[in-house]
Amino acid sequence: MAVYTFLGAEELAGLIAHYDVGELVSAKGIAEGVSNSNWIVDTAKARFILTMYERRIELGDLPFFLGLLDHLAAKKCPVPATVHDRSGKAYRSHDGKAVALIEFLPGISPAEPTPAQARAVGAALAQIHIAAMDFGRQRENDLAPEDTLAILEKCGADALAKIDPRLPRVIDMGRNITETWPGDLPQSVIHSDLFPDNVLMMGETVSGLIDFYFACNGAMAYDLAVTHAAWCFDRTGKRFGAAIGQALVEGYETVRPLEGSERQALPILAQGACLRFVASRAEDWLDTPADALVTRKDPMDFVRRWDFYVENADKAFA
Ligand SMILES: Nc1ncnc2c1ncn2[C@@H]1O[C@H](COP(=O)(O)OP(=O)(O)O)[C@@H](O)[C@H]1O
Ligand SMILES: N[C@@H](CCOP(=O)(O)O)C(=O)O
Repeated sequence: MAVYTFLGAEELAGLIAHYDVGELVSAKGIAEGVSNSNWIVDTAKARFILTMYERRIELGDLPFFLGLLDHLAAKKCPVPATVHDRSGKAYRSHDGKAVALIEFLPGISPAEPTPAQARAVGAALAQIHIAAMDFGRQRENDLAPEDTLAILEKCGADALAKIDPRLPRVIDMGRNITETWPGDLPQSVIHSDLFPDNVLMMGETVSGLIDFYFACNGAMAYDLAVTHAAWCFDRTGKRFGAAIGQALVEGYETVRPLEGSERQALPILAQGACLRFVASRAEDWLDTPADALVTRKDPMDFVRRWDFYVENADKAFA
């Protein structure tokens, strides 16, 4: 579930009246997502997404996230633009929480992506990397390998073992990664979380890249590695789809060819991506009561991917 806050009809209508989008016609909470509350809002003029920022997001980062959407949308990337209120603000405060109105994009997130879809996503990812190069704002990656290793160390081996007895060994695996992490790869603003559920597609065309709330400055090849880890396996990480991986990287290179150093770094970057998602999932798992209304994501899904990248560095990016 992802509606943490109840907003009554009159309250919603009052909120929407701050925008020049026509009168509120209907609003429906969206079940998908975990971090924010989202509603689909229809007005007399168009359809929008209303987002209320609930957890994880620092208010000070909103100008970066929402400004990035506007920057990329202006450059014709498939991302939703932010709707500014009548006074020009990208977000407002409502009852102590930040809210933003965002363009609604059509499409559905593929549950079992095809190589053709992966190719299109690779190309769209390269498109945003190039378009974001002259985005003026900066945001540091607070989930870099040393940060995510620190998350696992803070969880501690005993707590990790309670999630799954095979989990504590990732602490040592994470240390290996921080020691060998490549530091000088080409940079831009990166999405950092481009899972299939953050991509809207109409057939084989990308109609929307959404959920930029982990975006930051970083190595573009790392973003490609995150997307590879997110797209090229079945959900549990047990089965690797080589054709999807190949199509993803090929699609990326139709727009932005990789440098030799980036290509060479992909296997270790993919392991770093696994470290990042194992850590955030383990932390969330331990923080979320088993009976909470949010489905906990299993860190082991990314331990399996991680093992795959360690054992198949040659096959994973062939
Ligand atoms: N701009 C958009 N256009 C259409 N649907 C959207 C848009 N933004 C979000 N959604 C829908 O809302 C859901 C949750 O949004 P998301 O930003 O991923 O939330 P969370 O950050 O909580 O994971 C998405 O899965 C998608 O169905
Ligand atoms: N994609 C991450 C979790 C981030 O959640 P999101 O709903 O904000 O995309 C994972 O699968 O661990």
